[in-house]
Amino acid sequence: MSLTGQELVIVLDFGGQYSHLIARRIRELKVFCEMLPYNTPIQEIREKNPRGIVFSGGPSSVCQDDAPVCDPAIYELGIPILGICYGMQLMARQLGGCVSPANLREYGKTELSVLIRDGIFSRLDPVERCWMSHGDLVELPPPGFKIIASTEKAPVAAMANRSQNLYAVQFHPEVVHTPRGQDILKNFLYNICGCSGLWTMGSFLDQAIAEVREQVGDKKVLCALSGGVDSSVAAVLVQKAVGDQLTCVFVNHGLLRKGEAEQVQKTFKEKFKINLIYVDARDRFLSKLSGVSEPERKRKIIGEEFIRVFEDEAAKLGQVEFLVQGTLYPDVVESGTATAAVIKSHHNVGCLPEDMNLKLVEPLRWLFKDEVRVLGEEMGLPEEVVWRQPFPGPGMAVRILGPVTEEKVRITQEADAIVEQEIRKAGLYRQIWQSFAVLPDMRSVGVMGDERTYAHTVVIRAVNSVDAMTADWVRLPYEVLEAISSRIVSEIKEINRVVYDITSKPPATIEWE
Ligand SMILES: Nc1ncnc2c1ncn2[C@@H]1O[C@H](COP(=O)(O)OP(=O)(O)OP(=O)(O)O)[C@@H](O)[C@H]1O
Ligand SMILES: O=c1[nH]c(=O)c2[nH+]cn([C@@H]3O[C@H](COP(=O)(O)O)[C@@H](O)[C@H]3O)c2[nH]1
Ligand SMILES: NC(=O)CC[C@H](N)C(=O)O
Ligand SMILES: [Mg+2]
Repeated sequence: MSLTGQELVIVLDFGGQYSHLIARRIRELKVFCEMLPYNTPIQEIREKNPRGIVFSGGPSSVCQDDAPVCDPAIYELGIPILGICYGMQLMARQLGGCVSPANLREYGKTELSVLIRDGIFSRLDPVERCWMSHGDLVELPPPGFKIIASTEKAPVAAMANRSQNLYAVQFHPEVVHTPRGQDILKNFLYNICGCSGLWTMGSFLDQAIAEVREQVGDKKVLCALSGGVDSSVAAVLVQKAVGDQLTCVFVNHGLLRKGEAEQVQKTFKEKFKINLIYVDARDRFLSKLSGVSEPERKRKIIGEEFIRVFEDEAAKLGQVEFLVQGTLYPDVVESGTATAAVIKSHHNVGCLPEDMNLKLVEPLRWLFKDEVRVLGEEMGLPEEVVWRQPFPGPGMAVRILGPVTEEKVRITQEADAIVEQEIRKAGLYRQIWQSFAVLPDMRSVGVMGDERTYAHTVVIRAVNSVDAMTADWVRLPYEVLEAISSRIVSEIKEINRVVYDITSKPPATIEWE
């Protein structure tokens, strides 16, 4: 069973950059949406009984032999379909139209002439702006289709077969650069698919609670609780579902932030009265990580060790079958899916040992962080939890380049604490997505008290993001940077240089490993 609610729309993912955006835009329109790989069997799609299907864009060309294709039986289901970019080209090709590589690639903002202003283009102006990113073109729509919009370089910029409810657009309605994009998606959902837009975080919550109850039955459940936003929201949700069948486990792997071990216990044990087990596993993790530099190796070691710790705790409690994790959609997609490349294996998804014997309960798996925050607020979690900056499960291990040592952890924790204090002091903590210190594996020469130093460099990173999939570096005020820099070099003797990371994601990622 999945978190479908009554009205579900499915995005079939052909590996596009913006596939995830389509899903969130649909949820913003209050229709629940799930993303599935393009090769999902038709039977599985039918069983989910979706109101509509959207084909995403994708990097491939339908003109290649090995291009990803879905089962053409999908057009026979009688379910409305909207194809976007690659999705349009595929629909054209599978239904007998003609697609070929364009002479001129079209990239960026383009003027769109809307030829038929109803259906998905209902209430649009005759000329709109849209955002294009393609090399192939539909030259001839399939039989039964009409051209409903064109641009200078793409005469078939949108097409429709109204009697079969098949629609397709060459441009990307899901990106903000297509100003009326959301209206187009809304027309598709409400007018063509007949959705009523009743889905809210409240209905998600009811549904999620019911599904956790069904999955777990009367068995005992452990929750991997880090004190972060996602696992806190997951823990409270599961507690609502199965009450005291739930025990939370907070692991100190020696890679937490300064003072975090004490603070999380205080908040959750004393304030929220959560049934929490604290596991001091510092030696266990640090000895396994000893001498390891390769980022993916570090992640795999940490991911496996987390599970071993949870299994040990489960064995002590007896009869525990399930493990709750605060896994979100970006963790899933970055760890690699049938269509998306592995960017980095998140410890909670791509680093799980094959022989683990706990079954996963992940009620937030389809959501993005901002949606989880809304859910947290809906359940009445306090601001200090809901608006906490994210902190990666592998902790300082992915912010210390090269082998992790106790000394390097301490230096990073000290520097990180100064960053956090100064950001808070400047009143910037809540508006920044993440701000922290990184310890690259390098030293440089300095002069302090008339003496030569040869010491560590610390990197400051501060980024803004909506959903962790893309991010921009924060233009921190110089005074804040100055305060951070001078405090770090004067308070931490092992550091003599501070630099600021001014790279967005992409091309970088938020964390350094
Ligand atoms: N120290 C820890 N102890 C127990 N579980 C952990 C710990 N760190 C991470 N986890 C588990 O791994 C999951 C993924 O970590 P992640 O950092 O993405 O989420 P989070 O810590 O809950 O929230 P946030 O993204 O705000 O930090 C968590 O939801 C939690 O289930
Ligand atoms: O729980 C986690 N386990 C992980 O293995 C992991 N790796 C990255 N992150 C966090 O995810 C977001 C995106 O990170 P990147 O831009 O570095 O890929 C950022 O918010 C990162 O802090 C992780 N969280
Ligand atoms: N953004 C896309 O979906 C691109 C589709 C296809 N790869 C093209 O270049 O035309
Ligand atoms: Mg975390």
